[in-house]
Amino acid sequence: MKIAIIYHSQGGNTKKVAQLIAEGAKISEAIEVAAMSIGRLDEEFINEAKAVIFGCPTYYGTFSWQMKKWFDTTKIDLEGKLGSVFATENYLGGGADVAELGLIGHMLIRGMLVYSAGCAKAGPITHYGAVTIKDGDEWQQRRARLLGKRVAEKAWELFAAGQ
Ligand SMILES: Cc1cc2nc3c(=O)[nH]c(=O)nc-3n(C[C@H](O)[C@H](O)[C@H](O)COP(=O)(O)O)c2cc1C
Repeated sequence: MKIAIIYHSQGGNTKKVAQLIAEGAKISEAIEVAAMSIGRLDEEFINEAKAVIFGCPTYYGTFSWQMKKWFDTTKIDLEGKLGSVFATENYLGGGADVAELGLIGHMLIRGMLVYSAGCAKAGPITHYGAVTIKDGDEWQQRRARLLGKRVAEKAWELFAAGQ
């Protein structure tokens, strides 16, 4: 089963977090994870992926315009895929939650199934998704890995278990 992580990153923070999420999502040999920037997408991999996790920096309190442009213009079919989100910001309260909700809106419109585990599992809570200040302190990075793991477990349960 394939899991794609699609991110926009100008300065490298979001790319680093994408890699942490990828580490967390690699829960077994049967799962292939690829993190890719919106400028260098492997469309075949995304088409085959059962889950897609999106991430970007917070710009002016919401998700980056580059990510918005990507969602507004992509022809990639995301329907029925499990989706989740992460966002980076410079300051606590800088708008990463709003950025994530904006991404989630696009994902719903594309017909994705949105999941983060939220507070349904024993802590730490993954809430709307993973948030880090820049590329995160140790705790934030742990949460990012955990989001990847939780999404991979849910995707396996939905799409692969028992097949
Ligand atoms: C145009 C612009 C607007 C930004 N606006 C915010 C903001 O509103 N809140 C915030 O906390 N950080 C803001 N930042 C900081 C970035 O969200 C943060 O540094 C992020 O981790 C950058 O990700 P990257 O290194 O992957 O590009 C802004 C950065 C830029 C370039």
